[in-house]
Amino acid sequence: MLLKGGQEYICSCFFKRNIFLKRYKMHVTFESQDQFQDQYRQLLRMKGCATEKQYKDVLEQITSEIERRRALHKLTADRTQRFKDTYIKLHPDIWILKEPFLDSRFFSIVADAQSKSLDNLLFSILDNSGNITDMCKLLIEEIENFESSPHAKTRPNTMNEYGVSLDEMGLSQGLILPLIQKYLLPICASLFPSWGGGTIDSFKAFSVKYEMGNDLQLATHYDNAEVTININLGDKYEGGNLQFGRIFGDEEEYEGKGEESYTCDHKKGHGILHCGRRMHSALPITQGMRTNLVIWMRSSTVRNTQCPMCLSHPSLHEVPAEGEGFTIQSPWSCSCT
Ligand SMILES: O=C(O)CCC(=O)C(=O)O
Ligand SMILES: [Fe+2]
Repeated sequence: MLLKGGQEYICSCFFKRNIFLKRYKMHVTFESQDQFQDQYRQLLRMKGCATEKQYKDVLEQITSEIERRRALHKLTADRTQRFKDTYIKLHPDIWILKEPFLDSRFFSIVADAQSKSLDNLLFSILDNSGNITDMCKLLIEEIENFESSPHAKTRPNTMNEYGVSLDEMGLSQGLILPLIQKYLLPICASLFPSWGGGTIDSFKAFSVKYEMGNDLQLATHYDNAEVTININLGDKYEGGNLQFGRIFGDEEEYEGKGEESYTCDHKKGHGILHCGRRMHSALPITQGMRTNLVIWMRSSTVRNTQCPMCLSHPSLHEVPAEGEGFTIQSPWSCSCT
């Protein structure tokens, strides 16, 4: 969702890149049968895709994923409108952001970010900010209520099968958008100036959910975001820590340092802010249910020159809903000097 509205775009690489093969825990690119065979047949064999039947299943899975992606944006636009017309809110009070939803310690971080530079930590943790403490329970209830409402929902991405899109649900406009505009923008600008933190102009908000019998963990990945905030909504689970590693594509930062990683214990109501391109995963839960609210924040200034998924100049494709934060700059917006 663009903070100031307007036409949404995705990069055409969405139709061929970053296809997640859950069974083999890998992301693949599919351009043609020949390219796929050359690039992945051997690797897939090593990961246990031994028989022709298993390989055929992989190809079928990819074909249906590409078809799903081609139909996705129209479907999402229709669903968003339908939920707008029919969804009965469980807690109407939480749909518009109010200051009491946020922890007072969070305001001082925002004030610090506005007045001086925050320390640029490895990945900065709003530790003890305790924001949204009372809100956590209400938010989980609202998300569960939405989840159990009639009509199909769009999953936030191919890796998370048990979350919902807050944008489709209708919760983003009044709650997430002002949270970003009023509070998160100065923090992102202060902490991630070189990653587009100062020019965030769109976002995608969704929940993720892990429980015994369903998804337990999330494989290592980086986000389609310049800056991500991940807010823990509940504490009734064991395990499930977040693990962070290197910045994808930043070999210089990493040279000679080996595969360092940092595991982070996430407390209820706390937000962890990290560079979208930092590799991360959610470790398996061993008990209970873990629900988090994730906001992928994007900067068109950064991504209009390089798509973070294909690392090329984006090839823009107009969509009726939920773009990826690319924009077409108006010819009138340049300044003459
Ligand atoms: O489970 C989590 O907290 C991580 C979620 C995440 O990284 C994502 O959805 O991009
Ligand atoms: Fe992520």
